[in-house]
Amino acid sequence: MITINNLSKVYETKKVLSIENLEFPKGQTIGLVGNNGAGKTTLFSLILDLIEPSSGFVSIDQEKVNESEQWKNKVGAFIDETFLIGYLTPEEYFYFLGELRGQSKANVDEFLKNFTDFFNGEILNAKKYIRDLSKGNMKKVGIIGALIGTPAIIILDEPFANLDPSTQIKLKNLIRDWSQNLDSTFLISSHDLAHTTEVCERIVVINKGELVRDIQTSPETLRDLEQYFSDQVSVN
Ligand SMILES: Nc1ncnc2c1ncn2[C@@H]1O[C@H](COP(=O)(O)OP(=O)(O)OP(=O)(O)O)[C@@H](O)[C@H]1O
Repeated sequence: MITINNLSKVYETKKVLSIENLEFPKGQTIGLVGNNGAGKTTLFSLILDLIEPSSGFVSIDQEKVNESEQWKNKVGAFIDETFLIGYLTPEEYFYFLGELRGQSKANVDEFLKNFTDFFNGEILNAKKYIRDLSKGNMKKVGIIGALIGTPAIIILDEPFANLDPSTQIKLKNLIRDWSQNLDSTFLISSHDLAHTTEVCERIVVINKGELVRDIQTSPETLRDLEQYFSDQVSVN
């Protein structure tokens, strides 16, 4: 379980995130939505201890993320290309992550067989460095890298962006499959309301750094969110 407690982040004098209390229980699939600059990546970066909070804390299974390292074994994440290592091939990168997460090369090879279809013949044995892959293929490497070792919590920042429509569908199936069969917790940010409401059982909306909606997904959610965001157009 991820717990957020009186968390804020201030840059210079600007408060870009302020969330009093928020919990993401084990096994939930949560979609984080909000306009550009709302604070989604900031929240992920705080959860992953990539930046220091200005106040408050994040804990994962009661461990404060900025005070221990244990939680790192439970979390796989892909936020952006800085998570990749450009001068490695995808295979080398996957083995590297496997080693960090206690997986042998053979384990990783076996695991990667599940994603032959997802990779669409362009990632493995392509004899290319990650830096030479297309944006979409880099994203595929990052997403699958986050899954190596089957972490309990998977955090993906805008995973659908840059993916072709077929891969977006494969990714939705993958998320559904992992959350149902492996009880994985997914925390996903996206600007695509349709994809998000389709795969996430809970939607959290952030606006200007503040939590404005926290809803269980229902058949009305997509329409409600579209209404919410079109209302924002008239507010701004
Ligand atoms: N290092 C930084 N210094 C100053 N301001 C920052 C820094 N990093 C982020 N911000 C600001 O924090 C706010 C939230 O940014 P964040 O990237 O979290 O938004 P987001 O919801 O992920 O946006 P997007 O949908 O555009 O990716 C923005 O106003 C951004 O300019």
